[in-house]
Amino acid sequence: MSHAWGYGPNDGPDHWAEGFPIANGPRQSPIDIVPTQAQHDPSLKGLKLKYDPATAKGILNNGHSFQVDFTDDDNSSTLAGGPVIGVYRLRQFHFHWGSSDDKGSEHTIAGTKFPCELHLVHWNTKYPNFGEAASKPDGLAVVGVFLKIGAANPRLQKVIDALDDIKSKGRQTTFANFDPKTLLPTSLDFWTYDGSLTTPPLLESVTWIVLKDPISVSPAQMAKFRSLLFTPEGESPCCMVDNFRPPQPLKGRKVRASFN
Ligand SMILES: N/C(=N\S(N)(=O)=O)N1CCCC1
Ligand SMILES: [Zn+2]
Repeated sequence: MSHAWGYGPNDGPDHWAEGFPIANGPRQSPIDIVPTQAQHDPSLKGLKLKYDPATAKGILNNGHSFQVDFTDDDNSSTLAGGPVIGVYRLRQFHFHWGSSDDKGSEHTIAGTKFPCELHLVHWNTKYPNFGEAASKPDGLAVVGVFLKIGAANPRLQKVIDALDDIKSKGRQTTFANFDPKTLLPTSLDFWTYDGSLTTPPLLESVTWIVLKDPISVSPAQMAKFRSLLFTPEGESPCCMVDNFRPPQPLKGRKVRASFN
């Protein structure tokens, strides 16, 4: 049975529960983060991010977003500390964005939407591989970073310059020597909560680590994101925009803050 999903009126987030009943589960993502309701947890450690640029492998239009993939056969690029126990390996990063600057992020801050959100996906090395980890409640850790409209961000430019080569679904190209740490804001202050993948299969295996501070992106850079296509070559083109899931019910979950 096909579980084809997307972000359109007939296959978008409102339909995902038809193929993925966990969509109505107890720990779904994203959520609206309400800072005044988050509890500062002084026991939270600082995030320890160690990324080796040599692990960057390729960039792919997967028909839902684009992702930069990393070799994850050793602990060259890892996340530790913060809310997680143990060592998590970087697998890929990708983005979600809107058709206009007033929407696009998946997480929101007291109802405020950002035009774009970056996700760096890591898996717990206590499990043998990403696929196994993705099915465990402590299997994945995703760092979320908001992008807000401002000056052009030179650290995004290498990613943006690669987009011309992956315009259509299924297109991929090499993407080497890139340090995703350059995409992060100066402060690594974060909110954290237990959640899920924000796309099917919506597995409830993600420890979310959402950074408080955004990075900048210019209108012209956002236009480049919006020039990508959901559709493969040869099909009538459909611009890749509004590839975000809206916030999901908190269902009693606590959001912790690493800062006061
Ligand atoms: N939905 C996802 N990541 S996300 N948006 O929850 O960070 N993924 C699906 C397969 C690999 C990552
Ligand atoms: Zn994502």
